[in-house]
Amino acid sequence: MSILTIKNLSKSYKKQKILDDISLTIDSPGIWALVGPNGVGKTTFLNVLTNILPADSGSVELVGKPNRDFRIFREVSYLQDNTVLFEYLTGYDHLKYVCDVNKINKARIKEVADYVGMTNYLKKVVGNYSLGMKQHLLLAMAIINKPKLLFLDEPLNGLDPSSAILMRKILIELAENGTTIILSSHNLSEIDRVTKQILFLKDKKIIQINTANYETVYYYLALSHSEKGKLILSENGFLVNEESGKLKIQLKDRSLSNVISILQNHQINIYDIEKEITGSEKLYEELFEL
Ligand SMILES: Nc1ncnc2c1ncn2[C@@H]1O[C@H](COP(=O)(O)OP(=O)(O)OP(=O)(O)O)[C@@H](O)[C@H]1O
Repeated sequence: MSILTIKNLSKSYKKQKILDDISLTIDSPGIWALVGPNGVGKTTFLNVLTNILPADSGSVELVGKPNRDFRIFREVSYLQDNTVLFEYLTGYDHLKYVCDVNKINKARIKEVADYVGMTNYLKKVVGNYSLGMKQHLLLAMAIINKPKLLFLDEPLNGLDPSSAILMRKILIELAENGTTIILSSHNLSEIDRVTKQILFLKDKKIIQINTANYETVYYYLALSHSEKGKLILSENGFLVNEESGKLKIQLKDRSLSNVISILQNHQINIYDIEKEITGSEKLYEELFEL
């Protein structure tokens, strides 16, 4: 069974066409990032897929059922922006409501609150929540039903680094346990950390690309003698830049152990090594002609 099947989907606001005859099938668990510039139509796309907005033409099936069938929300979730929350209700009230509507055992409330790290403020009213706390609640509401298919619109908005790390861990864990995730985000480095599968929205169409062929590996090194290290590595043919007091090195056909031994031979100590893999940013630049 396919998890998501889109056939000839189109959507306009009055005369402005946003989605034009899009067809797409996704039939395995994993994370797909939905990427495109501001105003290109990502939220519209997610709203049409979940039938919050009616399509002009075409069809969408989620977990094997037409998206018009409200029962799909027992197996499908959509994390929208925080305007869907009620300021005068508590986090608990919101989660209880989702449980009631979808016939979920209330024992899941405590379980999911612990999982997303919101137990301390579960009983507080949402009006007193920070932006990040609201994101935690939205995530809890979205995963309380253990969805097979999960749509997330900008879930990283307002999250501090530790919450963003937790969000990443949760998404990866869900995908590993069989959930298909469609994640709209502008944060390309965060995307590169969770997936290589990207759905670019461009010119009203979806372009599906695997970023693996566009990957570049960088290492950030904190050294005892940064200037000297930069000079020596450049002389040895490495591409080296300085960023925030660290050396940023791009490795092509040479290994990190090569770099380490060159530095050690010149009595330069390495205090810290951090790895970064980028893929989607390069693709984004090419696709959107930056
Ligand atoms: N209800 C609406 N009525 C008319 N036009 C709308 C409506 N909602 C969105 N639009 C327009 O449709 C286009 C796509 O908007 P949408 O919010 O889907 O883009 P987006 O890619 O999610 O943007 P962002 O990255 O800024 O969140 C924009 O030009 C927007 O102004």
